[in-house]
Amino acid sequence: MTAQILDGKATAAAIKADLTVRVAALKEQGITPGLGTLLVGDDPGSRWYVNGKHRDCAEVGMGSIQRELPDTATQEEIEEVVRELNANPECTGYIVQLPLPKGIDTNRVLELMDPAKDADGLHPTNLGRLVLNEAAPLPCTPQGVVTLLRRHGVEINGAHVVVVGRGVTIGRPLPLLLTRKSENATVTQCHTGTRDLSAHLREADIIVAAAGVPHLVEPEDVKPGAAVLDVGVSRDENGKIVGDVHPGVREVAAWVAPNPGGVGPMTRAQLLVNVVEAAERAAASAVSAG
Ligand SMILES: Nc1nc(=O)c2c([nH]1)NC[C@@H]1CN(c3ccc(C(=O)N[C@@H](CCC(=O)O)C(=O)O)cc3)C=[N+]21
Repeated sequence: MTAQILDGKATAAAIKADLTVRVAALKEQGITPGLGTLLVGDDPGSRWYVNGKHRDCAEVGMGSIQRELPDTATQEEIEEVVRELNANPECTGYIVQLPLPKGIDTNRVLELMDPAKDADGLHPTNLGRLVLNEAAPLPCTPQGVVTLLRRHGVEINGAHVVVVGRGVTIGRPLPLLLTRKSENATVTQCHTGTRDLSAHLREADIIVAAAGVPHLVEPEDVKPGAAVLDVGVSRDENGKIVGDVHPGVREVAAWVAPNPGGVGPMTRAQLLVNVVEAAERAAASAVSAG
């Protein structure tokens, strides 16, 4: 038996179709959600990603605001653009594309962002709200994982999820999402300090591999019938994406989120969701204050 595909491309398209309707409704109330991006330097991968964001915005009817600085930009110049985006009424949410050039204090830049405009859900205030179960923009890739599972009917409630990785964008926030009462999973977090990774993986109903180690998860690590989501991005000598999950896993698992075509498109869709939801929150509070 070959695993069924957790199809991130199709799911992201369905989310964007839903957002198109919500954006149109906001526009009727006189609000046009607009996504801003700040790209520092000219890394081709980062540029490709940022351009994709602006295409997504056009697709759902959102505005988009593009800011760029050379890789020689100073801390002060970057912070100046952040202040401008905070004040810009056309920009209702934005991201600072990471990584920033060497020598820049990234956390200082991110803390300067208006948390109400944080499209990534990674501002310290919003990560705090997640811990406190308060409404906030959610970290895009972790919430993309949850949505991808839900939309394919994979049972999260009561499942044992093994998350491999402890990075700030995925590994650290994902267990916070999965252990909310609304998801109700039991989570084991593994990382480079884990003694017997295979033993943990073999217990998992759901594996989320976000370590950035090519083919870290092998077929013999996977319980038959498990769901395996590949979030790792490494590149081979030809620049082709190599995920954290060995292709042979497809013969053991019941569900596989491939890479590309799995969680990546969900990350982009969630970015749009965050901007639209922030605009909807602002609209609702304007009505109740009105
Ligand atoms: N502030 C900030 N927020 C981010 O969310 C952020 C960031 N910085 N820096 C870089 C990473 C990377 N990232 C990706 C998202 C989607 C795809 C994606 O849609 N990938 C497609 C195509 C991949 C390909 O063919 O190259 C797929 O997986 O199918 C890829 C990469 C977001 N990041």
